[in-house]
Amino acid sequence: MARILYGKEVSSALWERLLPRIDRLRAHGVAPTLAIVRVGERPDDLSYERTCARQADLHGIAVRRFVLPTEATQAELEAVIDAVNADPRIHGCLMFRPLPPQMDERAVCDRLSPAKDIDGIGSASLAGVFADTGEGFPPATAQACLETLDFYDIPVAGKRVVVLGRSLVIGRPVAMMLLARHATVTLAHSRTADVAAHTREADIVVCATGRARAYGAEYFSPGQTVLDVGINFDEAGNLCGDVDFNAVASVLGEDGAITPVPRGLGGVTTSVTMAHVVRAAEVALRR
Ligand SMILES: Nc1nc(=O)c2c([nH]1)NC[C@@H]1CN(c3ccc(C(=O)N[C@@H](CCC(=O)O)C(=O)O)cc3)C=[N+]21
Repeated sequence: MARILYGKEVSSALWERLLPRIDRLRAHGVAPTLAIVRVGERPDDLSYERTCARQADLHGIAVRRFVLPTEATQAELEAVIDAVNADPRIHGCLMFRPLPPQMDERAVCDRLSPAKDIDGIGSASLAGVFADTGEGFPPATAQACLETLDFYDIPVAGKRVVVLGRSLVIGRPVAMMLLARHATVTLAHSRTADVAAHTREADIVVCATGRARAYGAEYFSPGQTVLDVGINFDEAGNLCGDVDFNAVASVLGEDGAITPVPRGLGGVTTSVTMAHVVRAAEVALRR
């Protein structure tokens, strides 16, 4: 049985460093504030929103929700983004993706002020990740993967990493961030031939395809580290990852490690998001 990498311990360490900074902001009369923009009622969005609201409440970060119906128009969503941009009491904005198909997602993402783009959805933040300039904010989920590896002392430099999935929300940015940390990165996707031949040879596998329990024992080998980014709901409505946890945890063996879903990377993603809000509030205070 592999070591289980729970998110809670990673988050607690992040919060510990964050709390004095939140106190300092509050002492200056600033309540660090996150705007959550949601279109529709996707279950993965609602799961994230619940975790954000709970964590923010516990730690003195304010949350303001902006909710639109699934059939909202692009103009209506743009009006919400404009209001968020214009409000000096809002420091960061988390807009859930994907957006419904009638929206031009790139245009909406690029409309958000880069200073408030705490989930790295805009082109300016993505450019920072690709060029490794440290500008803007990296997507929280991608950073959560690195925070988790670092917390559990799992080395990245020189290691073979396979990332499953090439989305702009996670696959591509996490690949670039791992590359910046000197990993040898392979991006595998729906058109990759013999995915398992790639994953079985890796030291670290990041699963980010959004396919419920799609990756079973045949994809993995003993001693690997598996980061399961998937937030899926099975037919029974239970939250599950991209990995078939029980089968894979036993293949990985005692030298292997795996993040569970729930109680894995989701909580780390949330605390990274809050850390970005605090940083955005600090920058706003200095201006
Ligand atoms: N721009 C954007 N960035 C995202 O990072 C993003 C997104 N859009 N759209 C939705 C998905 C989904 N997602 C989750 C993150 C944490 C939990 C999480 O913490 N879940 C708890 C369970 C909490 C519950 O369901 O009650 C856990 O895994 O333990 C869930 C879902 C981020 N996403």
